[in-house]
Amino acid sequence: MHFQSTLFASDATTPAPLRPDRTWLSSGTEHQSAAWVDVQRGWLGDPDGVFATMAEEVPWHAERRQMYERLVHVPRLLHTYGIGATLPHPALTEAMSALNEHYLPELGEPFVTAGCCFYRDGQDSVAWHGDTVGRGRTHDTMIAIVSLGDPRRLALRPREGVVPADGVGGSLSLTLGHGDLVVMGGSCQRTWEHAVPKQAQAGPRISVQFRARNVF
Ligand SMILES: O=C(O)CCC(=O)C(=O)O
Ligand SMILES: [Fe+2]
Repeated sequence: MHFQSTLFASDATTPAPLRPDRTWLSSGTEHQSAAWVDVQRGWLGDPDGVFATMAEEVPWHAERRQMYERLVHVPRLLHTYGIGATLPHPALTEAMSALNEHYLPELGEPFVTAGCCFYRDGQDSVAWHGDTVGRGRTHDTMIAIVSLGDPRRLALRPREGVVPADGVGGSLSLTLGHGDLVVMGGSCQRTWEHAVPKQAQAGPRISVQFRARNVF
């Protein structure tokens, strides 16, 4: 018994075998490829260790963005690990390799960057958007997100004129918990939008988004 609990200790940095469940958001048409999300709950290895290390060691910074005449605070802290950068915890390095092994045949290229967001409380959020800077604006891609800390809602809705798949009632809401994986794929960034809405009560959450080259 003892050796088993050591073997499967929760601080093991290896993620669970990747067997995500796919939900089709919209089916492909002649003019537009399909969009989907893959979800696997409790996937990341050592989520407690990753959260603690990232909260302490990532060089988080606040950003301000020009919105018309005003400079507004981006309501979350950010840091991006670019191509070739060492990730702050071995469980993230293992996660990226596992994602690459699993998705490479479908994506056709590896995930190479890790964008990180720190939502300090329920007031931190991200507004409706698609990750459409770079190639995501014109090409199918995938964005793999690992969530840590307090659960938050990832909301998804089709852009105007996009018909959702049967059974997807116009929009979708996924509550992302500690160690959960979600992958947005196909035309999702161009044909759907996503958001992490503000909520009355929430503790800290960190999200790590793995992206391919020239996708932001
Ligand atoms: O926090 C998340 O899970 C999503 C973040 C996001 O959509 C982005 O940074 O582009
Ligand atoms: Fe995004």
